[in-house]
Amino acid sequence: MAPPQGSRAPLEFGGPLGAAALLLLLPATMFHLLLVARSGPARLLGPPPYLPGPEALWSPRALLLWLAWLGLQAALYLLPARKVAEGQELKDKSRLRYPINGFQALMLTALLVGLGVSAGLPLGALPEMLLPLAFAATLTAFIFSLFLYVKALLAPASALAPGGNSGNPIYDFFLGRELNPRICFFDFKYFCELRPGLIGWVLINLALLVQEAELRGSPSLAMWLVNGFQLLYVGDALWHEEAVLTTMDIIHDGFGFMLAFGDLAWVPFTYSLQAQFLLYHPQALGLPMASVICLINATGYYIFRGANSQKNTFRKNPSDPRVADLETIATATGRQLLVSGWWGMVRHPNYLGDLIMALAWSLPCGVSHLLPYFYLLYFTALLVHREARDERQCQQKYGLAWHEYCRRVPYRIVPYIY
Ligand SMILES: NC(=O)C1=CN([C@@H]2O[C@H](COP(=O)(O)OP(=O)(O)OC[C@H]3O[C@@H](n4cnc5c(N)ncnc54)[C@H](OP(=O)(O)O)[C@@H]3O)[C@@H](O)[C@H]2O)C=CC1
Ligand SMILES: CC(C)CCC[C@@H](C)[C@H]1CC=C2C3=C(CC[C@@]21C)[C@@]1(C)CC[C@H](O)C[C@@H]1CC3
Repeated sequence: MAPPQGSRAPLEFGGPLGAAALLLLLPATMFHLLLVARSGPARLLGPPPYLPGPEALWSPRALLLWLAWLGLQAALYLLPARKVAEGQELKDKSRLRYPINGFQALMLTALLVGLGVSAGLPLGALPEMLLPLAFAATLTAFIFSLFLYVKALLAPASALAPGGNSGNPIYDFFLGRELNPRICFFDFKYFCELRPGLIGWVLINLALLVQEAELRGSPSLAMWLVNGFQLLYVGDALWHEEAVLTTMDIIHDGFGFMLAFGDLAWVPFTYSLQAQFLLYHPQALGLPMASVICLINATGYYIFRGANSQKNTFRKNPSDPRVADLETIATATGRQLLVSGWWGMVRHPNYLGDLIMALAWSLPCGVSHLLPYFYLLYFTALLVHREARDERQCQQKYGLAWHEYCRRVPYRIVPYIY
């Protein structure tokens, strides 16, 4: 059994108490949102319209459907990949290998769903099952996190994450103990981060669009926009799948309840909130307003993609002609930091673009309700917290060079504001 490691790592998320609260609060918030989205007043801050009984949550059919979905995505993960990428160097100097076939999984899923629908699969019935499906996903996330916790007890010390090994079982269960839990080539964290949740999210959106068409004759312009924008976001993430290998989730955080629940339940069932809201609260959207919203989404995407691609290109090859002219700061690690281009504007230009897109996803839902803006509010909090965590890690990694970067680029996410 591996000894607890990283017991001196600073505790995050409010320590064991914070972790215990989040263990309950996150699923409760998700169910609250699901219930409120389908209620008439759709009040984000009010009490839930009713408390669902066990019969509304528990459905063996929904559980089977959910497990079949996980099985399908796992099978697609195991198909031959166009590329196998190497991850960052680990503590023991080794590098793990990851299949790059997420976009292929999205395309094959679309093909299978298309075939299923033409053979009579009632996709429009899916929105009626969201509550029991979310319950099945939550249950799976709890059981899976328990499995991950026990699996980490058998892992060598070198396989443990820097945080998540405090010795407090609740905290460690929440944060995750093992960095890259795997069985052979199957990497659980990498699989969950991009496949079942993200692809599930756009499938739920599509089912909501289909049900709206069945109810009202055709999908609304607002529903088309939300579906289109979010499909672009998910397609982009899977097309640039390799970039996820350098995120803090993969290289720093353990795999525990936070990410398992986040990836498997939170993403598909709360990120589809705008489309859920639109099904029950149709919004009239004129072409001029729709054009403005498209422009906002395009601006956000331009910044998001430009910033992410610039950094990824630079990290892969600093002499690449697309980034070779950019100004940089040398660091003691041998790596450089960009101080011009997107990364000279603010220290997290990609977060800025992501937040602008989040606004564009809510605007088609009008301004009569706060509920569709939940994603924007939650995401702002998530990115501010994430930026602070990344800042701490960069300070540790780059020391004085990071201070110099902060002096040269004083704003974190929004120029002249934050
Ligand atoms: N929709 C959602 O729920 C979420 C979306 N996201 C999105 O995912 C994407 C990835 O985000 P995330 O993993 O948080 O972080 P980033 O992609 O912003 O990566 C941060 C890392 O970039 C490197 N870096 C920072 N500054 C510079 C610089 N000036 N020059 C070169 N490298 C630099 C550092 O790592 P190093 O030096 O080691 O390379 C740092 O640790 C973002 O676009 C974000 O918006 C993230 C979380 C949730
Ligand atoms: C449940 C908690 C409140 C927190 C859960 C956080 C997770 C939902 C997110 C942590 C990092 C994520 C990333 C993405 C999706 C959300 C989670 C899993 C992306 C895959 C989204 C698309 C981007 O292009 C890349 C992102 C990487 C990080």
